[in-house]
Amino acid sequence: MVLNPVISKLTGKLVVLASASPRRLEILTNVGLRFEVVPSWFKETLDKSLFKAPQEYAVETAKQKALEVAKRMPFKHLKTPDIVIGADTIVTVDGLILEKPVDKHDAYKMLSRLSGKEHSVFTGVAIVLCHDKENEEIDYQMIDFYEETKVKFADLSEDMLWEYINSGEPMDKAGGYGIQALGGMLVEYVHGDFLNVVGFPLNHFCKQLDLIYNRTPASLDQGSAPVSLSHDRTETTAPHANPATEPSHSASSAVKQSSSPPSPTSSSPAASQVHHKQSSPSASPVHKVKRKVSENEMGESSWTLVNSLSKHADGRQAELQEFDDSTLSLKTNRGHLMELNLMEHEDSVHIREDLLRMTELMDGFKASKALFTASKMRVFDVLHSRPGLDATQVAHEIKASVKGTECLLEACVSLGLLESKERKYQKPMYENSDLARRFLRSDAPLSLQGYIQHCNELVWPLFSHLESAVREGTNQYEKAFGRKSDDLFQDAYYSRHEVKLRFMKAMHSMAKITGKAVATAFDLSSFKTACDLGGCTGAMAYEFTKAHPGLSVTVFDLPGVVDMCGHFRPRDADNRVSFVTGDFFKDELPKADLYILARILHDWPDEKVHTLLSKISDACTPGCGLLVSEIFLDEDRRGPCRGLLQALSMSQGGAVLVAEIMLDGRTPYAALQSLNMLAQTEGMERTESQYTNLLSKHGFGHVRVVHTMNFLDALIAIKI
Ligand SMILES: C[S@@+](CC[C@H](N)C(=O)[O-])C[C@H]1O[C@@H](n2cnc3c(N)ncnc32)[C@H](O)[C@@H]1O
Repeated sequence: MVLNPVISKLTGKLVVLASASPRRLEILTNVGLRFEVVPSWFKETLDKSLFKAPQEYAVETAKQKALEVAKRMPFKHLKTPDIVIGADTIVTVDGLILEKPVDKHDAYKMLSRLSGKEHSVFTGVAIVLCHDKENEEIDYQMIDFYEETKVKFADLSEDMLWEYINSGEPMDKAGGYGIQALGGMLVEYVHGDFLNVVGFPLNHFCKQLDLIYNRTPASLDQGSAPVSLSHDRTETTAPHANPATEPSHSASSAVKQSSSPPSPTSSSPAASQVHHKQSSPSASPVHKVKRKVSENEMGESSWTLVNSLSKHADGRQAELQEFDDSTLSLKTNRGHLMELNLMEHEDSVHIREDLLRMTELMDGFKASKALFTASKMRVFDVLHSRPGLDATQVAHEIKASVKGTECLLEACVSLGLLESKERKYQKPMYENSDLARRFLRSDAPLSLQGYIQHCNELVWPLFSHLESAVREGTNQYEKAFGRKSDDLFQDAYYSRHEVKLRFMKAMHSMAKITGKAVATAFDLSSFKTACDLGGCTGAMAYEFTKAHPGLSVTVFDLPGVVDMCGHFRPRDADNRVSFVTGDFFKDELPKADLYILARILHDWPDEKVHTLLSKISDACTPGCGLLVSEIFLDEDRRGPCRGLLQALSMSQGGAVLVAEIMLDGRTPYAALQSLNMLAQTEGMERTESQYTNLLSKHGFGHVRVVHTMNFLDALIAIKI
C-alpha cells in the first residue's frame, strides 16, 4: 500500500466524517484527507445483548452513524456526499462493553475495572459510498470493518485514579481514558494499532481504501452491486452480493451477511444498499459543477472556496456554476453571474494569512493578559465549582462589573479557555474548556495557576521595560518595582512574604509538571544520595524519590525558602526527602553522590556559574554525578527543535501532549525565555555544548543528554 495515492484517490470527492470526535478529525487531517464533518444524529442505543460479539456492536453503530448522515445530507444540506465515514470505539473487559462514562462515579467504576488488566479496544468503521442514479435515486454501498487492539493498564492506586478522573479527561472517552494524553500514563503496553485506541484505525482504513479504489474500480461504478468487507472471515455471503465485483484480497473479501439485529434505522441485512429518492426539487449544486480540474491543479484556498461554496448552497447565497484552474463562475441568489479570478484569490488569501500571523504577534500580549486576569480573578475556579453560570452570575462571584465580566468571558471563549452555550432568550452559560480543567483550576494536579500569577505580577512589569533591558543588558527590577536588586533572590523575589510565596508557587507548579520527566530521564540506581541545589519547595525532589526507591534527596535552599516548604509538602510525602538551609555560593554543600541543578544555571551569568560549579566539583569525589535540567537551546540558538516523531515514539502519556505543543517545528519558546532571563536575572538559556563546556572546565565528563519532551531537558555528567 502506498499511502498518498490511496488518500489522493479521494481528491475531488465530497468526503464526510460522520463523527464529532476531535481525535478522529485530527488523525484523518494529519494524513492530508480533505473532508467535512457532519456529526451523526444516530443515538447510540442499540441493544448490546443482541450482538454475538462486542465488535459487531461497534461495527453496527458505526454503520448506523454513517448511514444516518449519508441519508440526511441530500435533504438538509442539499448535496450528496461521495463518501461518508462512520466510526465507533468501545472498550471491552471481562465480557463487558465500556463506552463513555456518564459521570465521575461511572469513570471510577470503569477505570478500576481496567486497573492491572489487559482489555480490548475495538473500533468499528463504516465507509458508505453514495452514488447518484439517473432517476434521482441514490445508491448506498456499505463497507465495514473493525480493528482490535489490546491494552494493558498498570495497577492504579486510588489516588492516581481520582487524580486522573479529576483532570476531567475521562469524560468523553470510551472506557474512560484517552491514551494520547494523560491516560497514556496509565498504560503498561499496547499490542496492535495505537491509533485504533485513540479512535480511528488509520492503517486498516487505508488498506480498505486501497482495496476499494486501487483494486476494484468496478465496484465504484454506479449501479454495481454493493460490497461489504469484513474483518471476520467466518461470515457468510449475502444473497445480493455479486462476487465478480468483490476485491481480490481474500482475507477481506468475504461479503457479510449482517448478524446484527435490525435497528430502527437499519435496513439490514440489505443495509448495504439503500435507495433514496430525493424529494428536494433542486439537486445539489456540487453535482451541477463540471469538474474540470483536480484539487492538485488548483490552489489550496481556491479548493476550500469551491468546497465552501458548495457547502453554503443551502444558504442560497451563491451557486457554483463552473470552475477550472484559473476562474470560478458563480450565480448569485439574485441570478447574476459572477467570475472570480482564482490567482488573485490565492494572492489575497496568502496576504490574509500573513496578516493573521502578524495580528497574532501584535495582539499576543492581550491574550496573555486576558488569561492572567481571568486566572487572578478566579474565573476558572468559580466555573469549576459551578459550571453553567451566565456572565451576571460570574460577575457576582468574582465581584466585578457585568459589562467587564462579559468581555472577559467572551475573550476566554475565543482563546479556547472557556466554552459558552447559547440559550434562547437568555444569556449564554459558561463552563471551563478541557484546557482550563487541566491547567487552570487551582486544585488541578497539573495546575499552572502559580506560574501564571508569577508571569502576571513579576514577568509582565519587567517585560514592560524590555527596551531598557536590551539597551542596558541588565535586569529591570529597579524600573519595574522601584527597588534595586543586587542579590536578585534576597532583594527581589524574597523581599516580602507574599512575593516569596507567589514565586515558590510558580516554581512548585512548574516542577510538578516537569519533575517526573526529569527524574526518570536517566538510570540513577548507582546513586544513593542526591542533593537538589536550589530545590525550592522540594517538588522535584519528591519526584526523584518516587522514581528511584534507593535514593534519598537533600533539598538545599536559602533559609527563607526552606522555612516555608511545609506549605508545599505533599500528603504522601516521602521521608527520604530532607531540607537543609544555606547559600550555595558561600556555604559548604551537603555531601552527596549526585548533585541536581534544575533551572539554576540559567539564572546566572557565566562567572557565577563557574563559582557554583567549582564548589560542586570540590564537593564531588570521582564517580559523583551532576544532573543539570534546563531548556537546551538548539545549537543554532533559534529554539529547541525536535521532531514530532521522536515525541510520539516516546509516547509517555502526558509528555506527548506537551511535546506536540512545543515541538511542532521550531518554537520561539527558548529564545523568549532568554529575553525573560535578561529582564529578570541577567542569566541566560544555553545550548547543550555550552553546558558541556562549562562542566568540563570543572572536571565533569561522560556527558549524556535526554530531551524529555517536556518543558525541561536533562543532562548528566560524571566527575572524572
Ligand atoms: C529558578 S528557582 C528553581 C527551583 C527548582 N530547582 C525548580 O526547578 O523548580 C531557583 C532556586 O534557587 C534558589 N537559590 C537562589 N540563590 C540561591 C543561593 N545562593 N543558595 C541556595 N539557593 C539559592 C532559589 O531560592 C530558588 O529556589
